[in-house]
Amino acid sequence: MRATSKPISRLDGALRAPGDKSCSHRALMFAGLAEGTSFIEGLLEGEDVKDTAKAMAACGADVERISLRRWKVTGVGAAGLKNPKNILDMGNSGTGARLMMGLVAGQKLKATFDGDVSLRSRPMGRVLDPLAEMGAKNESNGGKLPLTLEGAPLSAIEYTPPHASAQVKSCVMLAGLGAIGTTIVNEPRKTRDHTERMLRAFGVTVDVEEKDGGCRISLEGGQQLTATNVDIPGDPSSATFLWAAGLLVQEGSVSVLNVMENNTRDGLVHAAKAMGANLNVVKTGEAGGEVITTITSIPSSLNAATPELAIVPAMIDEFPLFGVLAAFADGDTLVTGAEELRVKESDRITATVNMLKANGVHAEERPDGFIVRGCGRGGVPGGGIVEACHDHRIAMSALVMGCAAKAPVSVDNVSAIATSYPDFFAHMQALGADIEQG
Ligand SMILES: O=C(O)C1=C[C@@H](OP(=O)(O)O)[C@@H](O)[C@H](O)C1
Ligand SMILES: C=C(OP(=O)(O)O)C(=O)O
Repeated sequence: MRATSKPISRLDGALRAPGDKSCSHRALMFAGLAEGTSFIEGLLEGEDVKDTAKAMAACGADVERISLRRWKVTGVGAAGLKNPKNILDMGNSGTGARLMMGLVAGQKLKATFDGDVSLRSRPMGRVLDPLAEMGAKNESNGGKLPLTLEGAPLSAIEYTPPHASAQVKSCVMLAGLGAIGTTIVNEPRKTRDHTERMLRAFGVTVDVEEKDGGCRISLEGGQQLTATNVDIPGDPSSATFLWAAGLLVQEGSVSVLNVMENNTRDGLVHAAKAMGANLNVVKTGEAGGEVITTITSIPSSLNAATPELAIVPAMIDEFPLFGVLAAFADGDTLVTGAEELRVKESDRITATVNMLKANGVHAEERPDGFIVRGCGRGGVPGGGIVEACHDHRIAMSALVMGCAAKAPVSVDNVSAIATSYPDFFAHMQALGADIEQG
């Protein structure tokens, strides 16, 4: 379905961020593996997470939705997960697919994985290679889905992922849970650490040594998870769309409540502040072992500023939206060190540049990033139709751009937004955005 976002002068209001997608996947997987019953509060009920819930149920966990965002999971414990009878369809989700592969290998299962046209185009060799080194077998379509993975008694490895990727790290750690010996992952640049934190909440000992912006994670095989209740904190990536829209319009104030503060996820807050964004972050409590904040944005004039290489992993999902902020800034912005964007739900370097160009903004691709010539506050022409390319973040970024451009911005197909932020339209409309679907 198509959607169009029309220019508006003000956005106002305070909204609660939806549950974090990364934490929601992990909560379902770890609860499904654990001994006992876990209650999960605030689960993100997006399509990606629902696909993980189905996959865990297919592997023997008892997964039940009790009420809105409240789920009960009774794990398999010592009995272990079982081979799924049918193909595990992971939909649009790289996280769901790659983390489930770690579980399947570590639990010595045999399973076939598939996904939608976007997921079928994404590289799986990055997880199949370390899993093969540990002893798992696979047959794949040239390193892509559909593929069949077969676990075996695994041996622990010490692994340095060639890409900064929390999915690869997590996959190796989850396989390591079922391996003989101590699995070690060395990360030259630290990526999101939700697996480390949440495994500890389920009673697993995970050692982390941080050094020079990177870290070394070690985990002994054979540890059992024990059920625990999990409170999912709000998603900082989803929250960015609301507060960024609040920065770009002329008037008002937007507050996003319940936003997880984690230094592996807050790159865009730093990048926007470096551009002169009037953003106020206030700590309000804790949930699921994470600090919770309220982020308030006030309309701001932005100046172009290149994000430092060190913060790229902490804003890896935010580059399409960062491209929109750069379009409204004064001056040219260069993004480098972000080659991972090429293998997300779409090639996000090409898709971001095309989104901007379709709306009259000068932008160019670089192998590992892009350049945007800023139009200044209120200067983005708009008027274009953006191809979402099965990518929720491209679709949402384009609709945020439409709120503050000179002419409406349309998106050809917004169905992917339901994978990560099913309440996006309701939330934007509650703030005063003029977005029409259909
Ligand atoms: O582990 C996770 O939950 C995620 C890791 C990141 O992917 P990569 O590991 O491919 O960088 C991120 O882009 C994705 O949205 C969620
Ligand atoms: C890259 C993303 O997700 P995934 O890799 O799980 O599909 C994302 O949500 O931006």
